[in-house]
Amino acid sequence: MSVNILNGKQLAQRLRMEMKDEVDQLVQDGIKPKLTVVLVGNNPASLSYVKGKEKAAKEAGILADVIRLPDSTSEKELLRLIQQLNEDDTVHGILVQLPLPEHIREQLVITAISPNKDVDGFHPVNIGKMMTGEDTFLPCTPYGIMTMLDAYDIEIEGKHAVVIGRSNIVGKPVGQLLLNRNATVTYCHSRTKNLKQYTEQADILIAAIGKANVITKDYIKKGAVVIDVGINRLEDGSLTGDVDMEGAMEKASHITPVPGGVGPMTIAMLLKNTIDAAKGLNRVE
Ligand SMILES: Nc1nc(=O)c2c([nH]1)NC[C@@H]1CN(c3ccc(C(=O)N[C@@H](CCC(=O)O)C(=O)O)cc3)C=[N+]21
Repeated sequence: MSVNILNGKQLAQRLRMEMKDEVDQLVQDGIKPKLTVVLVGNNPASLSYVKGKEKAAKEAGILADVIRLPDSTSEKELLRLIQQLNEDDTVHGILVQLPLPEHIREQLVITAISPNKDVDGFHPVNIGKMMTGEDTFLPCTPYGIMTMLDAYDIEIEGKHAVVIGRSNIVGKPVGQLLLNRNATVTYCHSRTKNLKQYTEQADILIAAIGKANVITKDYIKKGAVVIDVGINRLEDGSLTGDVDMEGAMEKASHITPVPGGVGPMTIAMLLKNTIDAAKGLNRVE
């Protein structure tokens, strides 16, 4: 049987069109969804991601305001800006682009964002709600992965999901969401010994490592669903995932491409969270 390519780009495009109708309805009701993105410094990858978010938001009829601050911005100044945005009723979603410069404590900044406007789903309150399985803003990449699995009718319950990577923004939350859906979840990471012995048992393999093409076909069980979260830029400027796609296609039943897989879904889910925030969903306090 041949492999199915999970087309995140196409699915994200469809979702954005559906969201546009929802936004038009909200606007008729007098609510214009607005996302404010805060970008500190000029990390070239961040600049390019933020452009993508801005464009996608505008296409869906969502206001996207990008506040660009210099590298020299102090932690205090950033916290003050977040406080202002928290109090600004025209702003429904706040996203502080990561990574932040080293002199700023990321966790402090994330926690300063109102959980009601935390469209990244990174605030401890929202992480807690995710863990207990309540409705809340889910982190966009894990949410995008789950949406893609569902859109392609991939069964999760009872499957062995192996997550490689334990970042707060991808690895940890995607494992939790899979667990919430009754998968058996194994986490692997940079200190895991004999990675292959775990990955070759995976019905669903999530690669969120950040190293180009390290997951070769020997790591993959025949018939596995392979989700490649890696976005690695090669010297020639091209993008590639953590999975050696060509080899993996010989073993996998389903696989996400890079680009055009998880990345576009991440942005679509950011827009979904922003619309939900504008509707007043997931509020606490
Ligand atoms: N507070 C915060 N929230 C984030 O969600 C966040 C962040 N910080 N920091 C950086 C990462 C990375 N990220 C991506 C989103 C979309 C693509 C994406 O659309 N990728 C395209 C290719 C884009 C290209 O060509 O460069 C694709 O995979 O097809 C990539 C990366 C969000 N992040």
